[in-house]
Amino acid sequence: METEQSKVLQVKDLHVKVKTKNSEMSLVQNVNFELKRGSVLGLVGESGCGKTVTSMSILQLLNRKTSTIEGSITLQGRELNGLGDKDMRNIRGKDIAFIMQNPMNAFTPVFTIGHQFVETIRSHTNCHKKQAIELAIEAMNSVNLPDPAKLLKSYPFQLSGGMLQRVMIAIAACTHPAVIIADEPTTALDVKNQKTVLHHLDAIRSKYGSAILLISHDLGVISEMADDVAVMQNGRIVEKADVFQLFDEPQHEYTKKLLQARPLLHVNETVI
Ligand SMILES: Nc1ncnc2c1ncn2[C@@H]1O[C@H](COP(=O)(O)OP(=O)(O)OP(=O)(O)O)[C@@H](O)[C@H]1O
Repeated sequence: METEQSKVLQVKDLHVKVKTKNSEMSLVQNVNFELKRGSVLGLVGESGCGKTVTSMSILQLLNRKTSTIEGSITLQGRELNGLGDKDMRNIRGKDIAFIMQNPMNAFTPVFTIGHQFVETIRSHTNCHKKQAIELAIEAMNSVNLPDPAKLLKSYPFQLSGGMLQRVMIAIAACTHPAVIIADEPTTALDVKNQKTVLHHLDAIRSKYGSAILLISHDLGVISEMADDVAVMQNGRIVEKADVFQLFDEPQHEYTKKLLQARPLLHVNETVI
């Protein structure tokens, strides 16, 4: 049965505007959705429809001087919209993990992976440095990263995109976040790394009950991972349904077009 506790994150009447020279422009309007414990909501829509603006609003990472966020974003009952930077810094990384498309941007180039990993663990837990290193090595092992002790001494540029993506997931695994926002987590990866990353994300979901907001324009990834799907067009959610219903019986014209546009591999085509 669905209870209030099972709704980990609720977004109500989200409206995001950005200030232009002489007026304001709406980027996202009337967006409503919720994430349930241990489940995956896929957010799909073509480039520029407002998926990233939505996730940045949840994380309160939009520039406060140039944008306004109206509506309510509650994480386990706590209102995030308008929360101060210090409180949000505590929430980001611990309660909400963010896995982004270009993992290189998530790391500071001048610090080793180990320094950044251990600092993140220590800032959100009571671990000593030695315990944090042990936790980091264990988490890196669990996402099949080879020779974690050596990787901890490496700098971000020395790792591939797929490896950095897995380091981000390992960090998320250490903090047991209530919510993971994964914004195009596999777009920059080859097929093998895509599968690995999705597998590990799914493992965190099932082990810790994290709710995942999975943003992707890859409908194959969405159909494999999501329980429910929200379709966005021009800053609005035009259709929301469980994954089977959405793929089998799309209601909105835009959803139908999106589904028709996806590349299909016919069974009698030979894959070399
Ligand atoms: N800071 C900003 N100032 C002005 N416009 C912005 C700003 N950030 C985003 N936009 C605009 O808001 C719209 C939504 O952008 P957003 O990045 O959320 O799209 P998206 O759906 O995530 O696209 P993609 O799949 O390409 O990442 C776009 O038209 C974008 O140009």
